[in-house]
Amino acid sequence: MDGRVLGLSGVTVRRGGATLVNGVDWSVLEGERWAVLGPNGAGKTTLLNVAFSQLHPTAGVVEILGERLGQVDVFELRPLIGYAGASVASRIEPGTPVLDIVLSAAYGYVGRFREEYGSPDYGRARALLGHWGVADLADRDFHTLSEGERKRVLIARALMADPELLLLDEPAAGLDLGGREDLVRRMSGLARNEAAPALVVVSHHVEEIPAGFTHVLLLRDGAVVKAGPIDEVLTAEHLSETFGLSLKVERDGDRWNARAV
Ligand SMILES: Nc1ncnc2c1ncn2[C@@H]1O[C@H](COP(=O)(O)OP(=O)(O)OP(=O)(O)O)[C@@H](O)[C@H]1O
Repeated sequence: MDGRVLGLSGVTVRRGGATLVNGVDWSVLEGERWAVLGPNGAGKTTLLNVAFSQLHPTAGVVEILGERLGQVDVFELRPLIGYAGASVASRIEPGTPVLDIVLSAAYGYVGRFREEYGSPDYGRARALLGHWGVADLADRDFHTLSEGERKRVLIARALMADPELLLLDEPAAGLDLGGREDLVRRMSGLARNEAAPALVVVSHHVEEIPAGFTHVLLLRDGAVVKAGPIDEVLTAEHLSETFGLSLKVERDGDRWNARAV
């Protein structure tokens, strides 16, 4: 695998006459922590769905954990990839307890399951819920949780199978300021943990990039504006081009902020 967990080469996704992702080249190596930023409709979720082997590109080559998409059984590949996003939440049946959602992750189901889980599985699921600050919600119906609580449960679920690649789609969207800062701090802990998988986090805001993140990919109209080490990529020039307005970008310690000028 050469230390490369994700490799995209000339990846294009077309649907219904529209080009959602356009000629993307991108590599993610073990230990890297990537933020993918871009405006609404830039193609971020589409790109993440390709990385999760959920979506096959119209053109180009995708390698995930050393396996080439199109030549691998995606049902064997997916449990090695942790994914948290709105598409997971929307597949959860009403009445499903939080603990079941986390437990079932290793088997590619969402919630209801046929497997008999062992006590190590229960221990790990509860420990992960605790780590993300939602241990007391284990028996609650997922659909009764607040947005912030749901996000944490889905991240715990994504980590359950001890993945080699973790993909989080807008984990801080819809959270209040306290919730966002708490989540960003926990993600920072993950970013700085050498044993943690390679991370890719999709966001609209540079303020949501956790400390410890190493790389940024900027996307606009399905194409990469710039991708690489965070200090080289997160400049006013590149961010202004990405969002189509004149922006000032500041670094404050390990965090970033941007505003229009
Ligand atoms: N099946 C489809 N057919 C046609 N267009 C689609 C389809 N799916 C998505 N799109 C369009 O592709 C573009 C990219 O969508 P995508 O969800 O990947 O963007 P995004 O960067 O994640 O956006 P957001 O930040 O708003 O979540 C959007 O304009 C969307 O309307």
